[in-house]
Parts: sequence; structure tokens; C-alpha cells
Amino acid sequence: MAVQLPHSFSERMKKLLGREYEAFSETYGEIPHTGIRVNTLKITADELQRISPYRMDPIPWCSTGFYTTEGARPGKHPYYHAGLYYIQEPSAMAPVELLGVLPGDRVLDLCAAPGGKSTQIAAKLQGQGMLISNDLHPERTKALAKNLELCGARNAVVLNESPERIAAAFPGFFDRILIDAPCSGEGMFRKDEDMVRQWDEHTPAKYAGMQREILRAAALALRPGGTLVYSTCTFSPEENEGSIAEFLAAYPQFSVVPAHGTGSFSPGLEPLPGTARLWPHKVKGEGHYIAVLRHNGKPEEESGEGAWPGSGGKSMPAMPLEERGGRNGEGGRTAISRKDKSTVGRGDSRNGRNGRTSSRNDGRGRSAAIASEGDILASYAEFAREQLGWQPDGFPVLFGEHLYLSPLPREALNGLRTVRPGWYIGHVRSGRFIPGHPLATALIPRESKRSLSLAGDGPEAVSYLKGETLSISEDGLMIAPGTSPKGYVLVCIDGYSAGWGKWQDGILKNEYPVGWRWT
Ligand SMILES: C[S@@+](CC[C@H](N)C(=O)[O-])C[C@H]1O[C@@H](n2cnc3c(N)ncnc32)[C@H](O)[C@@H]1O
Repeated sequence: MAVQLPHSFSERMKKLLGREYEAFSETYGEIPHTGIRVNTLKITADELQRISPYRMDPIPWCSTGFYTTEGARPGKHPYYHAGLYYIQEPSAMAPVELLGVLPGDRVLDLCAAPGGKSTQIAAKLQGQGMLISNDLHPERTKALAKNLELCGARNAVVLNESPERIAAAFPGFFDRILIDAPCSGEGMFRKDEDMVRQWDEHTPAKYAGMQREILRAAALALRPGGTLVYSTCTFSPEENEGSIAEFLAAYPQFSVVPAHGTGSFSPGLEPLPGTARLWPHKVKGEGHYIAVLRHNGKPEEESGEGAWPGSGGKSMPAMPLEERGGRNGEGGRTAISRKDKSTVGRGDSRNGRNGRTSSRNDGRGRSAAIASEGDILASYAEFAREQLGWQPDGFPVLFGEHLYLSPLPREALNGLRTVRPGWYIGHVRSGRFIPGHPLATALIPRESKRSLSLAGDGPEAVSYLKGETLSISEDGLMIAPGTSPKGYVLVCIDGYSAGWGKWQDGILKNEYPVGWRWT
């Protein structure tokens, strides 16, 4: 056995598994399975299979999930940088499949970093409805935000809050909630030996306490009729069936929805066989537990539940992106035509203490003027007209001179530690609008008046991702009729957006952000 398992863990697993223990323990000598999940915000599974340079074998419980083979190195391909897939442990793809997300839903991912399941939810939403992605640990929300940006999510908000405070701000608001709970991680021992080192026999009890608090908060935030999925990557009954049984006793309005997936999953332990276990000796994946719970209350119209704070009790309708003048750029309300020109203070992410300042210190003790709200929105409108030819919709939220389009009005986030209030569009510098990288990663080529496609298997794609300047003739650009070739260009890899460049006289200046570059 390659992984040295703690003695008390092995003893407990022997009791739990009986005759199956031998098969279970043998898996610790095997190489863990690896996978990718296709990002259907950008590409279909069929299309990625067609262009993929390496083998992709279907994962039975996730239609967009595929096993990769040893030596494939999917993180070292330009398609990864174009956000075409997320590298994810195969069993970890199961909980979101069971959450049943539909475009237009309001979804809360309470323990979301680094974002594997949030990016899966974003893909299922297809830009419609909203995703609120939260993690308690501030450092971890950075990777969460980056992964959501890489996948091109337009309707995601990233929070760094306690579940209790989110529930208080959004009572009965969400159609679906995922709790991918912090846990003792026993199911990951084969993949991550750090988990073995951090484990002792008291670890499960420590996590069980946290899990029960998170479940209680989720119960308040879910709307009647909504679905809650609870998952862990551990085997300990007290963190799995134990946490759920205690929750069901306290909240009788919830019941278990049988969760056997495609038949790949094993029943949960008594008293909850309707929940699911993924055992490493039975599936090609690591150990997981999943409970799908339904709130059996009737959804009530106009009850005030499901309203966002500051809405006067009115529920917010789900707004499909197309109706909002999104992808196809037709009609709908435009972001800046709204009266709601919100500002939240940058550097003070607990918004509501907002910064309508007109100057800032330039670092040398001098005061530098910053653009007013109206100037920023006007400069953005001009950019959208010139560069996109359409106007993405959403509620505009300003962090200083940085503009986001949010699926929620600013008031809904008041008092919450907000890492990203929505889709980052860009900022104003010296009166000019500088488009943000996440704007580019979420666009498709025809949504930008200037674009360029580099071959995924050619040297220029990697040069671009390394931050190098490229020589590109005017003929190499795709330009909308009547548009000057000079200016921002949406740089794509085999037709899938990766970032911005700025073209002039045959030279493409590289705008790919330093922190994202290929190393
Ligand atoms: C299993 S990991 C989540 C993995 C993530 N869902 C994914 O798919 O990438 C659990 C996460 O819960 C976070 N966490 C721990 N305690 C929390 C709490 N009380 N509320 C919210 N998040 C918490 C941890 O920081 C950690 O990122």
C-alpha cells in the first residue's frame, strides 16, 4: 500500500466495510483517477472531444466529465487558458449533477473555493439567473474568483462571508444551495497525503460541528420547494449520514431525494440509504458522500420570502440574458440607462460604506482626481459602442473606478464582504475605458467588433499566453464592417476567447494579465 493510513482510521474502516475492506485498502496502492470537465459556457462536450489533443473517456455520472489518461497534462495546453475545461477530480463532479441546476435559477454555493463546483454550476446556468459563490476564507476566494473569470461566468457574485450572514441577507431566496462542506477529507487520502497528516481521530467530530452550523444557515436561505445538496469527501458517518440525520430531525420540512445517480453510486449508511456514497473500490474516483434534500414547503408568491434586501418585499424575476439584451445585443434595458448607478468603496469590500470620493492619494502624498460615476459610465458606454456594438446587461456596480455588472442590485449586497459583485467589465484611466480581462474571457468572437484567432497548436498561441508582443497583419484580424482595425482585439485560440490585445500598424500589444501568464 503506497499511502500509510492512520491506524485508527483503518480500524474504523474495517468495522464499516467488513469483507469489503480488503478491496477498499487495495485502492491506496493505485494511481488516482484524473479528469476534466468541459466548460459548456464556451464549448460543447462533442466539440472538445473533436479537437482535444488527448484521449477523453466519459465519466458515467457527469455528461460533461471525462477521464484523462496518464501523461495528458491538460493544464499545459492553450485550451486550458481559453477556459475550455476545468481540471477536476471525477467524483467531485457528482454533487452538482445532482443539484439539478436549470438556466434562470438562483444558486448559492456556500463553501465554494477554489471553484470546481461553482464553475460547473455557472456552466449549467448558461448565463441566466445567478450564482452566489461564497467561501469563509479570504485567501481562498482569490482562486475562486479567478476560476469563475477563466470560465467566462457573467452572472456570478463572489462573497467572503459566514453562511449565517448570507442567510440573514437572503432569507428564502435561493432555488438551489450547494454545501460542499469542509470535512476531514478521508476520501482524499490517496490523492493528497497532506490530508493524512492533518487527520487524527478527533478530526471528524470537529468538522461535524461546523457542518451542522452551515446546514442550519442553508435551511434559512433556501426557498420553499428548493433543493439543497450536501456533499463531503470523507467516509466518517458522523460527518455524513450523522450530520444529515440531525438536520432532518431539526427541519422536518426537508426530506431526502434518492440520489443514486446513474446507478454508479452506493446507498448511504443506515438510517439514510437514499443518500449516496462513492467508494473508491466501486467507482473510478475518490471517496465522496452526497445527500440531496428537498424543502417540501410550497413556494409562495409575493410572501416577501425570496425577495432581495431593499426590494420592498418584491421577488426578483429571473432574467434570461437574451431578454436583457445580452449575447445577441438586441433590445432590453441597458446597464447605464438604469437610475441605479451604484457605487461601492474599493478597498473596503464590506460594501455599503461606500466611497463616492472624488480624489485619491497617488502614493506620493498628492491628491489625484478620480473619475465621477457619471464619467465612468459614459466612458464605458462609449467603449461598448465602439468595441462591442452592444451593451451587456446587469446592474452596474462601481468599486472606485472599476465597473462590474451584477445579477443583483447593489443594495442586495449591502453589508456583505463582496469579493466580486459580478462580471468585471473594466476601469477608467485618464478618461479612457480599459476593458477588464474577465470581460474578454466571457465573450464569444462575434460579440467583439475586432477579434483574432490563433491556432491552438501553433507557436503564436503560447507566445500570446506568455505575454509576448505579436506581429499580426491587418488581414489576420476579423473586423466588423465600418470598424477601424486599430484598437482592442479579442484574442481567441481556435475561436475561443482568451484575452485582449491592442492592435496598431501590424503589431499586437499584449494585454494578457501578468498573473495569468503561461510559465
Ligand atoms: C471542500 S472545500 C470546497 C471545494 C469547492 N466546493 C470546489 O469544488 O472547488 C470546503 C471549503 O469550505 C470553506 N469553509 C470552511 N468553513 C466554512 C464555513 N463555515 N463557511 C463557508 N465556507 C467554509 C473552506 O475554506 C473550503 O474552501
